[in-house]
Amino acid sequence: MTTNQLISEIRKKNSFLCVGLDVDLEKIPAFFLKEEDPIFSFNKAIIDATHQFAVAYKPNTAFYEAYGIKGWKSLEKTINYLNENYPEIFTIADAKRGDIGNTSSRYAKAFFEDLGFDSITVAPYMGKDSIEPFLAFENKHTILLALTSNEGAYDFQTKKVGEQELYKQVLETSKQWKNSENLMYVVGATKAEYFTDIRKIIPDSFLLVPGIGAQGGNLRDVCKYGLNSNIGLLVNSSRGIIYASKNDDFAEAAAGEAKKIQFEMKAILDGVH
Ligand SMILES: O=c1ccn([C@@H]2O[C@H](COP(=O)(O)O)[C@@H](O)[C@H]2O)c(=O)[nH]1
Repeated sequence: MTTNQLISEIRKKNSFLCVGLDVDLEKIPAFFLKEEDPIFSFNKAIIDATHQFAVAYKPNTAFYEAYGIKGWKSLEKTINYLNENYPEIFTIADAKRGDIGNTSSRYAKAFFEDLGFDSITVAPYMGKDSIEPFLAFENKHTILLALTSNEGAYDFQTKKVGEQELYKQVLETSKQWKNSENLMYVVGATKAEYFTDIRKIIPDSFLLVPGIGAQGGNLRDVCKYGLNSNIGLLVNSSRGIIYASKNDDFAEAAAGEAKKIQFEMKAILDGVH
């Protein structure tokens, strides 16, 4: 998917919501456990119930890898279901990969070609040659961890290396890489006070923003400092949506939660445009 297609979908739906598909068999309604592929069946129900309020879905691969080959199959079925039934949806493999170039090229092939995701999250620590194999894919997007939502972000990312904080160096340096128009960045919703500085360095880039809902980040604060003229944000909620109810009404509850966030997004967009 191109960035322009993503922007036009956001405008059409008045939504920049990303639903996180972080499926834990201990948290889904018990009746799914009798199904052949409980994870996929749960995802299918969540996607069907929420797709009109969302523009992106983000399975975090840890939740699939935890179940071995079966989990990987569930991931494959989920991405195929999205691509076949909702091709307008932007898909994110939250896999946080990155290795020497030769190995990164295999990760890129696995997620972009074999599984057919539109994007993947990647750690910047190993530098340019670890990221370029992802950037080489046309109309695919590499989402670099810049300033993460967790407490540990303060251990390294906000520390100064020389004159400048490490996360700022990640932004400044990576935006000069070849095909950097295919780069997006992860910035946590719990770090809203940093968005102004981030936008000074990368005014036009899309930001994937996890951390509203279960982690307590605030959508309005993120939008106040993070929105740009192309909206430029994908705001993720995982547990807050998919586990809105553990009962038979789980899909309606997830839809209700997604709708609530989309409604707030629309109000924010109406206010700024
Ligand atoms: O900085 C980061 C990077 C990634 N994540 C991931 O996003 C979701 C958030 O889930 P919630 O249930 O909405 O808290 C999850 O997959 C994280 O691994 C993040 O939270 N922060």
